Amino acid sequence: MLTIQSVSKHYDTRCVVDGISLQLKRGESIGILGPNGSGKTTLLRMISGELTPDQGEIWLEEQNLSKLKPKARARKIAVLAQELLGDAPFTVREMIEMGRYPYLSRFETLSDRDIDVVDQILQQTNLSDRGHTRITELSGGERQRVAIARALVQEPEILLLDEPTTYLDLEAQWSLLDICKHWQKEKGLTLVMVIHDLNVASLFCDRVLFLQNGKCIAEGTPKEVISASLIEEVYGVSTVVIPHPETGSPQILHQPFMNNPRKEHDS
Ligand SMILES: Nc1ncnc2c1ncn2[C@@H]1O[C@H](COP(=O)(O)OP(=O)(O)OP(=O)(O)O)[C@@H](O)[C@H]1O
Repeated sequence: MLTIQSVSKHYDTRCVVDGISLQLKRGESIGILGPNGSGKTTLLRMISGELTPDQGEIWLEEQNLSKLKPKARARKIAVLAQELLGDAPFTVREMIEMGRYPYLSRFETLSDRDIDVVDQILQQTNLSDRGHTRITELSGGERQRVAIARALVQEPEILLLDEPTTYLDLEAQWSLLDICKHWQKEKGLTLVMVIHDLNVASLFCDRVLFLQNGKCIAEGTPKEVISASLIEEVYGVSTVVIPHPETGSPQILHQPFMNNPRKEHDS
């Protein structure tokens, strides 16, 4: 459904995303992984249409993403980012209702169907009793739930998530990922997630893509790709990788500090 063809992005003369190609199928989840500064967010921002590639193209089915108008794009692609909530004192319900704007023409108000969608999503994200609370009064975990509700109310085909679990406690992390998984399975939502936690990525994502210096250096299922040698190559850290006892997905254990000298100490 989404085809990324050899996209590159430069800042000044520096190439930060370098010839990435990727095909995304409906209803799959893909994790974009790699060290700080490797180009993950830049790639995600090109997929969202926020940034235009300097080279290469992104196709959403038969349509070139760069030719889609913002409203049409927002009916297909939603972005989960807490920053998008801003600091204005809107209530939770008002903020989520704004996610329906791609379905409204100018001066049109919400239809019964729009209100139904908002109500359902408030319920699914456990926010029904917070509808009248101002978003400025919420905790980080609650704000993240509002951000996911606001993204899902767009009824997108693709949801882009940039480090969605950062700053969340374990329960909040898994409830957010659970909501995403539910939509992936029930509605065929395609998920593209930038994430640093390799263990979560391995359990959650159908496929992972590792970036290093803007280039794709490995891509495939977590079982195919995640290994101690790859982690050593990408992050310069020595780890032990073991299969998860229930799913067999690779899980990473860190070496005790004494056994894990940083790479430059090796030479
Ligand atoms: N607007 C910008 N102007 C100049 N350079 C930028 C800009 N945005 C990003 N960069 C640079 O591009 C490179 C890739 O940045 P990007 O944010 O895509 O990396 P990332 O892999 O998401 O990093 P992190 O894991 O730290 O969030 C970095 O070196 C960054 O400094």
